[in-house]
Order: sequence, then structure tokens, then C-alpha cells
Amino acid sequence: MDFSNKVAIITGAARGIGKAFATGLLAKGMKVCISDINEELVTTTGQSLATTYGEQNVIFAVCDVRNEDQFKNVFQVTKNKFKRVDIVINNAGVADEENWGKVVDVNLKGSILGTQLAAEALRKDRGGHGGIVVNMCSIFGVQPCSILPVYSASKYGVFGLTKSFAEMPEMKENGVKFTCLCPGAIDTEMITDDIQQMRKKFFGDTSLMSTDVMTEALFKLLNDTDNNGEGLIVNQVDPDQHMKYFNSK
Ligand SMILES: NC(=O)C1=CN([C@@H]2O[C@H](COP(=O)(O)OP(=O)(O)OC[C@H]3O[C@@H](n4cnc5c(N)ncnc54)[C@H](O)[C@@H]3O)[C@@H](O)[C@H]2O)C=CC1
Ligand SMILES: CCCCCC(=O)/C=C/C=C\C/C=C\C/C=C\CCCC(=O)O
Repeated sequence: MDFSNKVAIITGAARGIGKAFATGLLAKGMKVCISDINEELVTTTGQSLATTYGEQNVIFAVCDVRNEDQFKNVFQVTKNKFKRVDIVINNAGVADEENWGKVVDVNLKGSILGTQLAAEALRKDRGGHGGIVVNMCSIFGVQPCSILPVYSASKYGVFGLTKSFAEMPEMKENGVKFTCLCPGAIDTEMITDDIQQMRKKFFGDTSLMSTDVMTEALFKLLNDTDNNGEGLIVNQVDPDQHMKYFNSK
């Protein structure tokens, strides 16, 4: 894929995996809109990326992915500034089993809204240029997690959503591809000390993956052909699965 001057929208990109994606895409010559619910952090991260990669290449916006008006605004400001959208990464996510309604709302409903808005923005018969939607799933979107059942359910939903949009004839005809990433544990603030202890009990004393591995996986997903509807597993704990498409290839 030729990345220069292409345009990406990334949700939940003020820190963690989303921020790493933004950095990786900007380094390849793309233009990026980062959005996040955290106003202070998205401003700091946005300004820092703009300083490094040029103000003409970066915008940032406050967006809670549960809020349709804010989400629509992200697409609008991106099109106003950059005139096109090519890649949409629905990355925002939370893990909080005690507040499980929020998990469903952010991870699943937020991804549904983001996928619908992306499909409209990208499809060629609606003025788009075609493109790719990348939904952030998890290893727990393809295998169960006994300590995070609602989180896992939300990610199974993201996988089903991605595969279903990929099957739509009108999306294929209009050049829009749908994919997802299914990582194991990545070294971000989402992996708290408590979760790390639980993880060690189940999976042994293996290291967390760096966000660089996720950027590598993103570029594989973007560069591979013939992966519409596929989920790329990123899981160094199981070398047989790592960087392979789920149940295929
Ligand atoms: N860290 C990990 O081990 C793994 C993470 N994932 C997924 O990757 C994605 C990113 O996770 P991390 O970077 O690790 O987490 P993180 O907690 O470091 O970053 C998540 C970002 O999303 C933002 N956010 C939270 N709720 C939001 C909302 N309602 N609207 C918009 N933004 C919101 C946060 O402010 C934060 O900046 C999530 O979907 C997560 O489920 C998947 C597999 C493994
Ligand atoms: C706050 C947890 C966020 C989950 C992030 C994710 O999507 C994947 C993480 C992978 C591993 C680390 C997290 C939890 C592991 C702990 C126990 C797993 C139990 C597995 C089981 O078979 O039940």
C-alpha cells in the first residue's frame, strides 16, 4: 500500500496502542486525525505529534465513541482539513467487568458506530475513495476469558461485526475492506498490576508485547491483500498463532 498523503482516523489514540498507530502512520507519510474521550491527553498527544510530523499532517478531536454527534464531527473535521479518509481504526476500548454496561457501550456499540460511519465515508458511491476499516478486537474475541467475560463478549461482537460488514456486496463493490486485530497482552496502561498477576497465573511469566509489535501487525494488515473479513492474531505467547489470520492462512 502506498501510504503517502493517505488519511487515517484513529479513536482512543491519546495513548497506548492508538498513539503508537498514529506515530507509525505519520512516519510513513500519512495524515492522521487522533481522537479520544480524554481532552487533556488528546491535546497533549496531538500537539506533540504535530510538532514532530508537521501541523499540516495532524489534527486531534475530543470524541467519546458512545456519542454519535462527536463521532460524526471527527469525520467532518478530518474531511474538511484533509479532503479524504482512507483508513479508520476503531481502537477505543475499556476493560471493567464491574461496570460492564460501559464495556459493551464503548467496545461494541462504539465499534458499531465507527464501522457504520467509516463505511459511509469510504464507499466510492458516496464520494469516498474506498479504503480499509481496522477494528480493535482481542485474543479474547476469538477465545474465552474466564476473568473478563463481558470484555470477551464485546470483542467476540467486534469480530462478528467485522466479518459481517466484509460480506456485504455493496461494500465489496465500493472498495471498502473490513479487518480486525486480535492481540494478546500489550504493554499499555490497560494491563494493570492486578491483571498482570492474573495473567502470570494463566500463561506463566511471559513478557508483555510492546506497542511496536502492534504497529508491525497493523502494517501487515494494511499491506496484505485477500484479507477482507479476517482477524490477525498478535500473540507471542503462542508462536504458532502469532501474526497469523484466525482459522486461516
Ligand atoms: N493492552 C492490551 O493488552 C490489549 C488491548 N486491546 C485493545 O486495544 C485497544 C487499545 O487499548 P490500549 O491502548 O491497551 O488501552 P489504553 O487504556 O492505554 O488506551 C485506551 C484509550 O482509549 C480511550 N478511551 C476510553 N474510553 C473511550 C471512549 N468512550 N471514547 C473514546 N476514547 C476512549 C482512553 O482515554 C485511552 O486513551 C482497546 O480496544 C483494547 O481493548 C486488545 C488486546 C490487548
Ligand atoms: C484489563 C485486561 C484487558 C485485556 C486485554 C486483552 O484484550 C488481552 C489481554 C491478554 C492477556 C492479559 C489479560 C488477562 C489475562 C488473565 C487471565 C486470562 C484467563 C484466560 C482464561 O482461559 O480464562
